[in-house]
This record gives sequence, C-alpha cells and structure tokens, in this order.
Amino acid sequence: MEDRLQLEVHDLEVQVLTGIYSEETHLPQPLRISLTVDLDCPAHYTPDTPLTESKNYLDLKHAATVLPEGVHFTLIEGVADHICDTLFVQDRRVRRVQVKIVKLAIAEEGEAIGITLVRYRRD
Ligand SMILES: Nc1nc2c(c(=O)[nH]1)N=C([C@H](O)[C@@H](O)CO)CN2
Repeated sequence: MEDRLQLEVHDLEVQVLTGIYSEETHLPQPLRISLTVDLDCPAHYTPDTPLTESKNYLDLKHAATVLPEGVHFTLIEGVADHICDTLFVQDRRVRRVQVKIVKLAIAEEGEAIGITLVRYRRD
C-alpha cells in the first residue's frame, strides 16, 4: 500500500449557475463544496521541506471557487467533474479527487442534499 497525502478544503460556499428546472436556469445559487485530494508524497516530510514537495491547498479552493463564467451546469455532477478535471490537469501527482456538493437552496428543515463524486486518475 502506497503512502498518500490528503489535502482537504471543506465547506466553501460558492454561487453557481446550476439546476434542472426553469426557475433555476437564470440565477446562480449557493452550493457548499468540500474537496479531498489524494497526492503522491515523498517518503518523509522534514522541518525544511518546501511546498514544491506538496501541493498548495489553496489550489483546491481556487479550483472550486473559480468556475467558468456564463456556463450553466444542468447537474451538480457536472460542477464536481469540472473541479476534478481542473485538479488532475494541474498536477500529475494528484491521484484521486473527492468532491462533495450540497445544494443549499433546496433544504427545507436543515437537511443536506447533494452528491459526492470520487474520480481516480486514469492516465
Ligand atoms: N443527482 C442529481 N439529482 C438532482 C439534481 C442534480 O444536480 N443531481 N438537480 C435537481 C434539481 O435541479 C433540484 O435540485 C431542484 O430542486 C434534482 N435532482
């Protein structure tokens, strides 16, 4: 079993143009997005290990919050896959991306409704 570093960013609230129904197609709505990224890592991190031996966790935040302008994602699955693609292209050490998305606007009594997509690098 190989060691892996997991980078985590949770509970980003992002306004995204998404939804199936006509009332959802014109205005962005809030999604709560959480990411876990599995990265190849060195055998050991020492006190002076530079950031180049890891990946900046702010890259995860950027991938989840800077989405293409004017694009309407019918499903939140499409949002999740866009984020996965962005992270795989950025860095070959990214092995697995897990994206959890909760659609905040449809909660009636505080429940969390949404998806978790897990993708593995295929190339
Ligand atoms: N698996 C999914 N199911 C549903 C989605 C979705 O994006 N993925 N979206 C909707 C509607 O947009 C809904 O949230 C509006 O109330 C329904 N199911």
